[in-house]
This record gives sequence, C-alpha cells and structure tokens, in this order.
Amino acid sequence: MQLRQGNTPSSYHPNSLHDLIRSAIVKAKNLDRPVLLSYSQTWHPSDPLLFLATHAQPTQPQFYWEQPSKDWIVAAAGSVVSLSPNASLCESRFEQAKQFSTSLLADAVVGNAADLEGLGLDANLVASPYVLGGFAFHEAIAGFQQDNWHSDRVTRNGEKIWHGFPPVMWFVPRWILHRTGGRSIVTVHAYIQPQDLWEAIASSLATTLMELRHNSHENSQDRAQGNSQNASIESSHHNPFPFSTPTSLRTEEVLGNQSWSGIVEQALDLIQQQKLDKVVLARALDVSADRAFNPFAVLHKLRCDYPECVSFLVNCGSDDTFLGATPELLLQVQSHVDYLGLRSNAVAGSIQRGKTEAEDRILSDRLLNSQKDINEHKIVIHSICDRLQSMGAQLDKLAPTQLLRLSNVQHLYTPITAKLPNADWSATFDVLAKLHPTAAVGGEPRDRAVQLMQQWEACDRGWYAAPIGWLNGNGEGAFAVGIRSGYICGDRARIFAGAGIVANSQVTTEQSETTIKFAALLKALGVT
Ligand SMILES: C=C(O[C@@H]1C=C(C(=O)O)C=C[C@H]1O)C(=O)O
Repeated sequence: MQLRQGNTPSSYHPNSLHDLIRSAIVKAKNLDRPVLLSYSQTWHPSDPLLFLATHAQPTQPQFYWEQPSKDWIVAAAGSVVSLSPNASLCESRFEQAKQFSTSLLADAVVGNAADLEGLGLDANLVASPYVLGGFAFHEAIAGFQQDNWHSDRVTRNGEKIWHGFPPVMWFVPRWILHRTGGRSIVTVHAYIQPQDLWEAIASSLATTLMELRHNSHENSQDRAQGNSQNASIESSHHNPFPFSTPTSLRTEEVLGNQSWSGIVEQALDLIQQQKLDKVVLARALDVSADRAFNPFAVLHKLRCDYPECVSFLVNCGSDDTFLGATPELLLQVQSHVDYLGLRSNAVAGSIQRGKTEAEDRILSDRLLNSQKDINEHKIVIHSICDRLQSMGAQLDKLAPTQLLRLSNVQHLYTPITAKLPNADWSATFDVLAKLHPTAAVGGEPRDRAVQLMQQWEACDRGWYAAPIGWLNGNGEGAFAVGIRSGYICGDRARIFAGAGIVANSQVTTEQSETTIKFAALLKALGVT
C-alpha cells in the first residue's frame, strides 16, 4: 500500500465524529455550498456480498465490486448525493461525472474512529470517501427519458428494456464496506448543507451505523461459517445464499432484423473491402424462470467460478440488477504527486478450455499462434496505447502477451501501464472518455464500428460492455468493462455476449465463442 500522496482529492481530519461534523458544517458555511463528510471505522470481518444482501434496502442504489487479484472488495448501498444526468447539457456523461466528483472529493471532510487511528497510516488510506457507479455503453440508452427513467422503457417490439438504468448512475453511497488485507472497514457518508444542525447529522450517522451493526442473520451466518479475519469466501463450504433456485428455465435468443450470423457476414464484407478493421458484435439471450432470481446468489456463483475476474453488481434502486464477472479491466488509476498512474488490460482473442490438461495445452498453443487472434489482439493494444499517447501519457515498456485462463474460456491478455504527467485523479474521467469503448468491445475505426453495432445488433447494449467502477479520496480508482454480464429483473434475465470480428474470422467459430461466453451467466442463473 502506498502512502497518501500530495494531490489526492480529500483532506484527512483526525478528530471525533462530533468534531468532524462541526468542521464539515463550518466548511459548508464558509464555502456556501454542501460538503461531503466521510467517517470510517473498523468492522467485524464478514463477507461483503452477504453484508450487502442483508443490509441494502430494495429501493436503495447498490454497488458491489470484488477484485481478488487486488485483494479489494467494495460493497455499498444508499445514496447521499447522486449525479442527475442531464441530456440537455453538451457535456458527455463522463464530463458530467467528473464535474460531480471533483468538488465533492476535493472539499470532503474525512475522519476515522479511534480504532482505525490505532492501526496506523495504512488503515487511513483504506478509509476514505468513495464515488461509484457505472455508465451506459452509448451516450444515450434507447427510449431513455430524462425526467422519468424509472418509467417503462419500451422498444419497437414492445418489450421493457434496461428499465432501471440511466445513461450514468454515479453516486456517493450512504455506507460502504471495504475489505482488503484481511481488514474490514465501514465508511459512512453525509452530505452536509451550510444550514444543517450537527445533532441531526450525528443522529443520522449513528442510526446508519446502528442499522449496519444490527443484523442477526449476518451474525449467525458469520458464526455458521466460522468467519475469521482471513476466512476466504471460496473456501467456505457453507452456501451463504440458501434460496430456492428456479427449477424451470427457458432461454430465447433476442432477435433483430437480421440473424447474428447475417450481421457477422456483413461485417466480414466490410472488412474485406478494407472499410473496417474490427467490429465486436453482441448477441443477447432472454432467460425466464418459474420464480424470481436472487441476484446476490447469482453473483456468488460467478465470483466462486471466476476468481480471476472482477465480480460486480449495480442496482440503481429499482427492480433491475446488472451484474457479471468480467476479465477486462478498462482503467485502474493511482494518483501520485506529479502524475496519474494508469493501467488498462487488453483482452482479446479467445478459445475454449480443454477437457483434459493435454487438450487445454493444445488449445492454448493454437490461440497463442493464431495469426487471426494475434492481429485481433494487436488492434486492441494499439487502440489503447494510441489513445493514451494522444492524451500525453508516457507508456511503460509493453509486457509480453500472456494467456488468461478462465474456467470456460482462455484469452490473449496484455497489461498496459502508463503515466499521465501533471495530472491528478480527476483526469480519470478524461481517460475513460478516451478509452471507452476500446477495440475489445467496440472496434476499429471506433466510430464506424459503434455506428454498425447500433444499426445491426438485435437490442440496445444498455450497460453491457460499459465502464463500471469507483474512485476514492486517496486518488485510487478502478473501472471494469461490464462484459460476461446481464441484467436480472424478477424472474427474467437478459444476458449478453459478443465476439470480435476481424479478417479471417469464421462465422461458426465466432458463434461458438459467444455460446461459450454465455455459459458463465447461464450456469450462474441455474441453466444447465
Ligand atoms: C465482447 C466480449 O468479449 C470481448 C471479446 C473477445 C474476443 O472476441 O476474443 C475477448 C474478450 C473481450 O474483449 C464479451 O465477452 O461479451
């Protein structure tokens, strides 16, 4: 863990909660605008997903992020302040999120409980305010109504789509539980107005903390699992989400004007005519069940099956939950005194897993030596590197391309790291706007590819393949590409899978690749 750097957004305030609230009110009065307060304390070790499932209310926004490779879990719910996307503004949704986050984190008043103070500097770094959420793939979602995004969004064939998802949901949660290094910390936020009375704020924060502490189910689950500081979720034989799984499930491909293989053929024609280098085309499946899916149980299956991935869940406070386990990190940032450290992972080029070790090795070798996949992967590396360089980023020496093996599929994978000089954490949003969509989920040239997918794909991508992530007051942040994903609404789910089409792609091979990718979500939903 690195030490707090000079240009991190929030200033640290080591006082009691009551003193902290007083300082925040004084600051709000002096600035004549609301300020964010965050207060953190250590928490008893618990499974953050179970914690979210038992403490979030259905009408509250919810967010979950589990990144085992970074030993980083964030579970959050409620909202003290959120960005209301304004379609009439000419700024993009990333620029709106930047403006929203900048003053919030810059003015934040941050403090820790005495128990955290005792743990030293490292703990202070973990305890900070967070802004988090996600974005739609395209600037606008089909049928989105500015004033009424909870209302039914209906497509041309009369179906409700992406019902609870605005083009951007970016918010400061009421509470957040983060677990890293075997340590759990709860942070509560308040959005303090200049005229607020400290008693009211103190009582509201105390109520939030009390409600979080009070939950017999969570505590009994902890006892049942014998949770200790280092207890791993995967090693627990006890299923923390016992619920009745649907017994009867039906899947149906979402049909557009043309079949998926038809649009792949058309893409190949354009590639042959050298009008396009790559386009990623997605399919969607509707799954319906005889009873409601439990999104937390579905995510639990995904995180157990895909520990190499980022498991995520976002609910904007409606009936719909978007979730998945993605192998693709779009952007990880770390603020330093005179630069912003960047990391983005190129993931493209895929083959199935073998049934035996020998078969697996043959398939890996085939992928590592496939000129078509190497080219497809290079297009993605170049799309990321060129865009970072166009912003003035200094790229580190490129690491060799490796294999990324997931339980259903293996990919070509290259981590890309860079430094953005003289930039602070707020540049994260500029980098996101530049990178999304990379050629891993968009194509090359980007605008042409995006136009084709909007014209050809059977349904709106909504939040599929778009950035989901968080930023905190220590100048750290991470955004994943929301693939291997779908949304759940009661007894229905819509899941997505795409494949990159380049020169020499074969329609049947690409179709099988999407089938393999669908398998992750299908299995988690209970389709065998
Ligand atoms: C678009 C998806 O995956 C992307 C496409 C890949 C490919 O075509 O080889 C590999 C990984 C992802 O970049 C998806 O899973 O939906």
